[in-house]
Amino acid sequence: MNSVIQVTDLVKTYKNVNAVKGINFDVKEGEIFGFLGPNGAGKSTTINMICTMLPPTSGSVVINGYDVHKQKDEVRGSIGIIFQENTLDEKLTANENLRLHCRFYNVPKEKRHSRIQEVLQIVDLIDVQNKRVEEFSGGMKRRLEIARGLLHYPKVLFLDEPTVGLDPNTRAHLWKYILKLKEQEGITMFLTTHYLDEAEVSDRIAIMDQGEIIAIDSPTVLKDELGGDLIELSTEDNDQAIEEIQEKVTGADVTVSGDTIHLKVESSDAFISNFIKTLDIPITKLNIRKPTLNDVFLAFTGRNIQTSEE
Ligand SMILES: Nc1ncnc2c1ncn2[C@@H]1O[C@H](COP(=O)(O)OP(=O)(O)OP(=O)(O)O)[C@@H](O)[C@H]1O
Repeated sequence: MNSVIQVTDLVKTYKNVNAVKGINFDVKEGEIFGFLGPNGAGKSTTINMICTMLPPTSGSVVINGYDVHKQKDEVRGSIGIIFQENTLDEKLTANENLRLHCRFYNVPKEKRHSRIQEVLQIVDLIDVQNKRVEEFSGGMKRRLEIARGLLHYPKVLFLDEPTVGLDPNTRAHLWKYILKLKEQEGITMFLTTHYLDEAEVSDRIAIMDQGEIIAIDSPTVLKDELGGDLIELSTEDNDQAIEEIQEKVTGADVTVSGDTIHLKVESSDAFISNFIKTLDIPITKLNIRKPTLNDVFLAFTGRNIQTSEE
């Protein structure tokens, strides 16, 4: 598969903050590429450099064969950006907002009407196109922003926290449209999110922390690399339980957080029945699960992505 974005040795240093410390990655044509990391990891700085909005301190970014530093206009013409903030004109109708954008992007006059109807169709807003945006729900506004981002047929769509602030139902609905776009239009998506379930949708994920990319692969591979199952348990006396585990149990990595003992094992099926028989201390809580992306982040950084996000 061809690369649509190539990032090489990209660095951004603000006065005394090394926000992005020489990162390298490729985004392949047609994939959903997720960018995941806690606040301050350097995600926005990276995206802003990729989208030509911020000059890098050093390094290069090439999108669709265009250099973001030397060929800004060509890059801008081949990408669509959906920002976190609502940037629609609320006093205008949906159709008027799209017309305005067509003018900004120099969509030829004779093509404007059909393009607008086409993108409204994709996000199911045809019937409300003559309503003012101020009457729209949060989800409808996001859909309209996506439609607007598609007007000039971008090769790559940047979605910065596309569902932030939306209720779970609307989030799920919006995702339906995003996935439809990938299927029908083959558009490459570059996504930042701090919702782990959304990051799971990505074909590949880059996990960023403190200005560096610490892992990059498909969600499945990242989780599989952690291996096996995770067992979480509490007992009537955790100190004694840990002593017993260390004495009698093999084949498990043991860590403790709060009142929970975590065991990482190759296969819980083979492990659990023997384990329960071995332990003398009564177990008060037991949970077995597969690794999540948060576990991946924890394994790389020693921190929870969710708690460092909040
Ligand atoms: N204009 C600026 N001047 C100085 N430091 C900055 C500037 N913008 C960002 N930083 C710093 O650079 C680092 C990376 O910030 P950035 O906004 O890229 O992170 P992020 O991963 O996008 O976080 P968030 O999820 O909160 O948007 C942080 O330490 C931040 O404080």
